[in-house]
Order: sequence, then C-alpha cells, then structure tokens
Amino acid sequence: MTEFDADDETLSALPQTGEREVETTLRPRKLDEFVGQPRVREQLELVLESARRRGVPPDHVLLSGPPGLGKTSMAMIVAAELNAAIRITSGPALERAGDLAAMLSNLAPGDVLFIDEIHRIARPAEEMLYLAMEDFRVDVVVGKGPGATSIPLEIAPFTLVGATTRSGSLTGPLRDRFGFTGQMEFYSDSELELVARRAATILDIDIDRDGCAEIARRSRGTPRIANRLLRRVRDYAEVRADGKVTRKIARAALEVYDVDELGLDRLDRAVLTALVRSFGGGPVGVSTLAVAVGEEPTTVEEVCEPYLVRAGMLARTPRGRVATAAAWEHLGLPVPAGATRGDQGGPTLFDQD
Ligand SMILES: Nc1ncnc2c1ncn2[C@@H]1O[C@H](COP(=O)(O)OP(=O)(O)OP(=O)(O)O)[C@@H](O)[C@H]1O
Ligand SMILES: [Mg+2]
Repeated sequence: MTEFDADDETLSALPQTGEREVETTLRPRKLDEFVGQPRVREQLELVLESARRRGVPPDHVLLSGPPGLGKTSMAMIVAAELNAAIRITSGPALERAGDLAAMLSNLAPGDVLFIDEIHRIARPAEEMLYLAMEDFRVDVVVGKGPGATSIPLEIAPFTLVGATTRSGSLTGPLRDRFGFTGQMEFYSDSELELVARRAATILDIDIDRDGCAEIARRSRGTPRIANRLLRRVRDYAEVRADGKVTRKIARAALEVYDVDELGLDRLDRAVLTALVRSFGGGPVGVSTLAVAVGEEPTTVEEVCEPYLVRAGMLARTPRGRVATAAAWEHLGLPVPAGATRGDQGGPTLFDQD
C-alpha cells in the first residue's frame, strides 16, 4: 500500500482546478518581468529583436521543460513583445487536420499561433503543420477516393510557438522545423524568492525575506509551486496569526500542508519508498513503479521524476529507475553497499527513458 493520497496536490507541478484565474493574474507579461531562465531569455530577446528589425515574423519557437516553469507565460510574452495577436490551441485539440487548417487559414500576418502540448498532436495535423511552418501553405484535400484533389491554400506568415513537457517525443521532422528551442530549466532558490516576492506584491501579502526564502527552498524549482505555497502560507498566517508571513509562520504552515524540508511531496516519497522497499532500490521499469504507487506512468515520469533526478535521489538508467544513496538517506534507511551516489543530473536527463 502507498501512503500517497491522491487528493493531496499542494506540491503538484500541474495546475489545480480553479487555479487558472490566479495564475493569469500572476503571469509575467514582458520579457524583463520574467524572473529566471537567463539563457532562454537572452536567446529569445535576440531572436525577437532581429526579426523586429528585419520586419519579418521570427522563426518558430519551441519551449520545452517540465510543468509549471513558465512555458505558457513565455509564449504569451513572445506575442506581447511582437505586438502580435496570439491564437491558442493544443495538441490534443487538433485531432483532425481540418481543425488545424481552420486555425491556420484564420491567421492574420504576423500572428502567433501557440500550440500547447504539441507532442500530442495527431499525425495528419502534424503533417499539415510541416508545410505550414515551412512554406506558409496548406494543402486542403477536397473529395474522397480517386477523385480527391488537393488544393494548395496560402496562409499568412505567422510564428508558431510550441510548448512541450516531452521534447523527446517530438518527431524529428517537427523538431527540425523550429528555428529556436528554449529549454526551460528548474529555478534556483534565489530566483524562486523573487517569484514569491513578486507574487506577494501583486496579491498584497505581507511577507518578509525569510518567509520568501522558506517558500522558495521547498518549491521544487518550480514557480507554479512557489506561487501556490505562498497562497497556502498566507491562509495560515491570516487564520492562525496576524497575517504577516515570517519564517516561523511559513515553516509551521508548510508542515501542515505536508511539504517536507526538500520540497518532496507525498507522491515523491511514495515513489522513493516503493523503489527502495519493494524493489530493493531498483533498477525497475517506470510502469512497474507507477503501478506500485497507483499512478499513471506519465505522472511519475513527467511530474515526480524530473525533480527527484534533479535532487539527486533517482537515476534513470537503461535498465530502469535506480534509487541513489541520497534517497536511502532521505528516507532514513541504511545505504546499501554499491548504491549509486546521485549526480546532479539536472533537467537535461528529463527526456531520457
Ligand atoms: N519566470 C516566472 N516568473 C514569475 N512567475 C512565473 C514564472 N514562470 C512561471 N510563473 C508562474 O507560474 C505559473 C505557471 O506558469 P506557466 O503556466 O507559464 O507554466 P507552464 O510551463 O506553461 O506549465 P504547464 O507545463 O503545466 O503548461 C503561472 O501562474 C506564472 O504566473
Ligand atoms: Mg502551460
């Protein structure tokens, strides 16, 4: 049995129901308001500025990285920086090529088309996208069977911004058609402090420096989580104290919400515990591990693992998942001889299997 309670999602990097509105309020609107990601920011700035000077739409942009790191926010910033309209859709919504054709033919020159979760786009729509991205053209097939003809249709020059949590599942031809790929990395604690500070100002929350630092440290490198923990800590401060968030208040609040010192939540701990206790530390396949904690493999893979890898507690090897020495230590168990020392794998390991 697992100790994970599916309702407990305080630390999930995925958006929760009802969170959309506050997320919109907290979204940075301009590149220089966007905290962190210095590399992606600088690279994008160059791509956008050069396109602006040449008076053409910039190359297509792919943003990849784990949930909650700001891909959607960045896509909107791209449009805002270009003073362009943004049309938003997602891979799963583009089931039929006709859906995509309709979107594409409605674009005005210079528009930004944002396709979220682009790795989930259906094959026929993907193939239509190739031509659209390359030649600003789509071939619309009219009729069926031997009498079917394909009519080429011009579309306005546009910029595609794609977002994906799994750039590894993108096909080669699609990936190759993006002129620029921004790999979003987990945020440092000091960057997350700035994220929390900025959100506190917008939401009018009275919080001191230490309070921000405490939230940042437990946010798993993820702004979405920092913003959520800030709101939970605010609730606690208002109900149990005088509303002001200090380190002491933040610590007490986070304890109530079951957020541990390293920012691991119950699902992370359940994954590590299963790995260590039921599978002797691995190696074990991700599907088997997912079954053991009662979760979908993709949740374990895309939500838990990137952070566990980054925290140096889990290693992804060709033979399966392996618990590192740090994992045994974190669970308070003796480290077996031969356990791997965790390297700071970082998000580059994100797409490996
Ligand atoms: N760099 C940042 N500075 C300030 N806030 C940020 C930053 N990045 C993300 N956020 C906040 O985190 C929340 C989630 O960001 P966003 O929706 O852009 O992430 P995402 O990468 O698109 O996530 P998903 O993969 O789930 O779609 C937003 O509410 C936004 O306010
Ligand atoms: Mg998003």
